[in-house]
Amino acid sequence: MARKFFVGGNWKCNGTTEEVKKIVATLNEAEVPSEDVVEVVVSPPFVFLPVVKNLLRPDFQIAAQNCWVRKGGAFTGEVSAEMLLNLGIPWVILGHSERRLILNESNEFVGDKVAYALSLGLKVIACVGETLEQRESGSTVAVVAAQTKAIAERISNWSNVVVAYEPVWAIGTGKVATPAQAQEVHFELRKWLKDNVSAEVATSTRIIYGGSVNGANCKELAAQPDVDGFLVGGASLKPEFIDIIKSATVKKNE
Ligand SMILES: O=C(CO)COP(=O)(O)O
Repeated sequence: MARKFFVGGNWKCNGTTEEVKKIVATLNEAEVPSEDVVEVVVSPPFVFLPVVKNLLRPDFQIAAQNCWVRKGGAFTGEVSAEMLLNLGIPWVILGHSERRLILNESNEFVGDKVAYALSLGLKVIACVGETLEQRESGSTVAVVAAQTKAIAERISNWSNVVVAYEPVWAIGTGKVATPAQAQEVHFELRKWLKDNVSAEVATSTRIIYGGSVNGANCKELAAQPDVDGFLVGGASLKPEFIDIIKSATVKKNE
């Protein structure tokens, strides 16, 4: 079965209620390819999840940007997977590099989070990616493989997982990976899944790209055979997010 194109919008730590309502209004008015062609998931900060859920068109879905690693309880400042389910939020982004690097989330901790969220029925956008230093030292594939391995060791069912390859050097820098660079790592990740999980999981799991994706560069990236969509940061706050959603048709016309 073909992998359905996936476009996620990671709003990160941005927005006021007014701004969020404006973004949602723009999305709600947009004419985009049907749900059969593209899965669209937007990820507002926790505090805006209810307002976005109330206002967002029903063919778009919502993701939280993180959740606690196990069952909720005495963990001040955390938001549990149970709470996301209670709010009717189907998706969660886990292991974003901003959390791995700034908040010191280890591969094992991210793996535990992915396993716990999946066990409750949440769908997970699991992020992997190398720093500039790691790329320059030639360890890109080893780094993303280790990040993926820590997840693979803890889960047995990949059907609710989307892997987001987000090279750290391309995030928020305007320095997008070239289509060839993205394709190369996506190919290696898929090969890793084939060799270490199964051929079926490798064929069916979506691997999306993130890092300075915008309305101008999305089509060329989308045309790469192993690029199954995007996780968009900055541009997901702007109307050009709609152009990125529309790049799904590049696949359909193949
Ligand atoms: O981190 C990202 C998405 O999760 C990418 O961010 P930018 O699109 O702003 O580079």
